[in-house]
Amino acid sequence: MRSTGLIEAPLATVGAALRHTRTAETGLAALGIRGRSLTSPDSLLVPGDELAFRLSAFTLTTRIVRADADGLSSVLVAGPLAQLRHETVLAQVGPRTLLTDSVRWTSPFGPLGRLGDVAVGRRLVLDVLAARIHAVRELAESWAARTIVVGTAIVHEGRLLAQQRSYPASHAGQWELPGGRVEPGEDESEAVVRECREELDVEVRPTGRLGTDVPLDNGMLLRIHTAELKDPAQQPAAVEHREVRWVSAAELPSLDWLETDRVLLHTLRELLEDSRLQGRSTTAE
Ligand SMILES: Nc1nc2c([nH]c(=O)n2[C@H]2C[C@H](O)[C@@H](COP(=O)(O)OP(=O)(O)OP(=O)(O)O)O2)c(=O)[nH]1
Repeated sequence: MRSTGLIEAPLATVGAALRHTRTAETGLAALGIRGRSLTSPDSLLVPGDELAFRLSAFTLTTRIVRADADGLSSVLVAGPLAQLRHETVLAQVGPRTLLTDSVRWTSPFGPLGRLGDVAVGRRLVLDVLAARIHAVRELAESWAARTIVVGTAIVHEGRLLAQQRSYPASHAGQWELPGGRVEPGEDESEAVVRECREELDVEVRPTGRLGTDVPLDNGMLLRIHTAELKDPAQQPAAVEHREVRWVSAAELPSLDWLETDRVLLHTLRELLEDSRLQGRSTTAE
């Protein structure tokens, strides 16, 4: 079963709204369905996170299997169905984002269950998808005008450049990506280049976008770009930070990342794995 909706926000922002636990927890309340994230509340879902949905006596538990820039997928873990797979795919259409939901499920009751699917299940699924798109739209459109903080993923020889904050005291010692606020009159790529020059004393070439946005507590939106060193032999320096380090995929989870960046780790790991598979880095040859 399919359902679509057009949202007035960039793809990365819609991706963040789709991943936000608030969408699952409150989005279906009008239908009498109580959603609950079984992992950290009020944050972005990552693969492996589980959600429980209660409707009268039934509880259905699903697990996120994919949460990246162009969509979210989940599968059934437990509940009154034999199988369930829900896939949401996002596509940028000019300044808007097209969201396409597809849900496939198998009833455990054979032909009788299939009759029930037609009579009750399909109507309910359509209502659920409409309510969810409404919740995603509200959240994404409310974030769309936020100030953007760019984070930069620079990969060289299968390692990602991370930097360790030296201030404020509450975040000193924690790791983040190079970057910062986009200044008035600047576009995001220009901010990437300027921030890398200021923070690392290197020249970079922006190469694209990565993952979903991450809403920050300070009212801004973190958006990740990829970039390559113009001169791969040039060593980035810790100009304002305590330390900069090239980190492998295996080392990623062991660093004490800012809480906001933790929800990006699976995306950063994939970026590193892809760069290794392709046998090349995102640095210039
Ligand atoms: N650069 C960067 N900032 C991040 C990341 N994750 C994250 O939550 N942030 C937050 C920290 C800051 O509140 C904000 C960055 O904005 P900023 O660069 O203007 O602020 P700042 O506190 O680092 O520096 P400043 O204003 O003193 O120059 O985004 C990240 O990976 N990279």
